[in-house]
Amino acid sequence: MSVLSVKDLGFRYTKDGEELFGGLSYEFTPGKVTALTGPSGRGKSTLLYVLGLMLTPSRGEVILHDQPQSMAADAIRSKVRAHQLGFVFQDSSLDPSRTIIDSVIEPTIYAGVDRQVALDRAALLLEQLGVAARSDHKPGQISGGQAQRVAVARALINDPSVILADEPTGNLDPANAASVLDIFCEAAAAKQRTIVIATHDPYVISRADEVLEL
Ligand SMILES: Nc1ncnc2c1ncn2[C@@H]1O[C@H](COP(=O)(O)OP(=O)(O)OP(=O)(O)O)[C@@H](O)[C@H]1O
Repeated sequence: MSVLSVKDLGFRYTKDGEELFGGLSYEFTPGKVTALTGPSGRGKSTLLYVLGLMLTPSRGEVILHDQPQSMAADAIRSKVRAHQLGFVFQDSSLDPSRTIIDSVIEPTIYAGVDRQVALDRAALLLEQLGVAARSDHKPGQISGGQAQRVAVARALINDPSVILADEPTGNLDPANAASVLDIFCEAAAAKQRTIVIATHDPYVISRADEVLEL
């Protein structure tokens, strides 16, 4: 069964603006990490937003678990986002006022998960990602590499079938970039998740199972 695919996809920011993706059709492979590459401005970040149902395509469809989603009502898209999609962005952009553990469990609120269940899940994930000791710290008190691992925990907390990541290694040194890639590869293989990483980083491209060039 297909987890994530796009059909005849195009997107314009404005009515008369340039069309991005030019009618892209592609099926992402479950259990694999796909690197989304291409020159700056080609629409890598925009495609992640369209795949993440945050932007509506001007033509074509995003299909998740065999269901066309792009034209679905806002409430349905929000529900699908909360339950099936996880996001990791460059700089991890964690809320500076929340503790690490509170940042990790925040997406569970939208998915209606019991707080104690969420806390237990978050503790396990932070343990697996090697940042459990930082649970009660604020983002300003941890390193960039640790923050990125926390962002990955946040993306995994609702056990999504798809993870969308935008330049997740952009600010990381080689050792931290390698550890984030290890986590993504394991997350893909362990549960047949579909992982899409928009990147310019040759290291990420070398670790990806598949490459989609825009
Ligand atoms: N909010 C917006 N409104 C209008 N145009 C936008 C907006 N965001 C991006 N664009 C334009 O859409 C195009 C694609 O941008 P996008 O950021 O998706 O490209 P990218 O491939 O991710 O680039 P980069 O590798 O530099 O991050 C660019 O021409 C950009 O200027």
